[in-house]
Amino acid sequence: MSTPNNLIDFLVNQANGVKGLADLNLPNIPHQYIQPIQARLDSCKIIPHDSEEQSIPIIDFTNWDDPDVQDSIFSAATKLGFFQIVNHGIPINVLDDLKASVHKFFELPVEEKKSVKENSPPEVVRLATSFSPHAESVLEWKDYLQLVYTSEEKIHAYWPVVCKNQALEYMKYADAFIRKLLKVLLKKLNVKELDKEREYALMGAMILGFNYYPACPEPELVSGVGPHSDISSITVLLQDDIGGLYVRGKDGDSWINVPPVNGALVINIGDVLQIMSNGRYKSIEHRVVVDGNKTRISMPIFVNPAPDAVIGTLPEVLENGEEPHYKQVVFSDYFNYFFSKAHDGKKTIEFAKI
Ligand SMILES: O=C(O)CCC(=O)C(=O)O
Ligand SMILES: [Fe+2]
Repeated sequence: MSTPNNLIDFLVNQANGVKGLADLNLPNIPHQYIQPIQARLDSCKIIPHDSEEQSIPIIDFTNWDDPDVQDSIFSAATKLGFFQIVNHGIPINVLDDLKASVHKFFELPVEEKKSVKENSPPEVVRLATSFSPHAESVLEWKDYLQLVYTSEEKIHAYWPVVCKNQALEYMKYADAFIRKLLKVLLKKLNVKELDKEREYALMGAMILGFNYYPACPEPELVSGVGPHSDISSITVLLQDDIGGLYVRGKDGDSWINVPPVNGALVINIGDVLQIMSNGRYKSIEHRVVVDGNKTRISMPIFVNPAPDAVIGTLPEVLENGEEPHYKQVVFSDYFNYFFSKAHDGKKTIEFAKI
């Protein structure tokens, strides 16, 4: 077997994705995936796991309205912008069923995935590979499915049957957890409640992503996801036990691993909450390294504003007379800008800076 002649056609139009490419068992990756040396993760830049100052905190959410728990969430959101939550209230079997259904989806025959790709309205279901293959100079070693958490009617009509019930069950539990977490984060910004208007601007359009990173014959040459910050208000991510997610360290030149913790959810602050909090909460860059032997999956919920919501710094944050660092932007403009280019670290937020 050799690399398909028209790689983009094979990956995108024929819906084989990088899973289809990995299944060819090529000894080397196509040159389109080879990252320039400066874009690869140098292992000497990885912070050791035992570093206390620079590790991702694990927070028990059982007593989520306890001030100490809320203080630790606030502290994590203002420092690394990343933390893990245990005892979030979502049963372990719901998480396990979701993971199994993600593998089932990507293992479907290619004709079925092609049909999902061609017959789904993009505002409900989107199957893609890499990140924005037409805008990137180097491809990312990842396939992904995005399920928009919209009306039950559209969900039942369009979410793929192999994963529909599992994804919906997960989202129902996750929705309740996300409201609690947003309440805590807002309270610390002097916002008393998550009223309808705030709900629209913080979680008006949630997207459940399925990320699929097949085992790669030359993992050190590729990127699963390049350095970027999320454009969401928050992202709630379930990862499997393979590992590969890294967060940029305080010095700007090191990377901190987010170790898999069984049953935990990884939370990170996205650009929208950085903007709303006028920079108190940090939307930190992160990236994904792929494995040489095993397929890794991860399932982010991008807790996004509604497309027409106007995002800006919250008046409650500016009560002390502080100047806003960001202008008001319509979320769909921010979203379209993000997807119009390759992953580019923290540059997206410049779009909203004053
Ligand atoms: O796979 C992961 O662990 C993270 C993926 C990610 O950063 C993203 O989808 O935005
Ligand atoms: Fe991300």
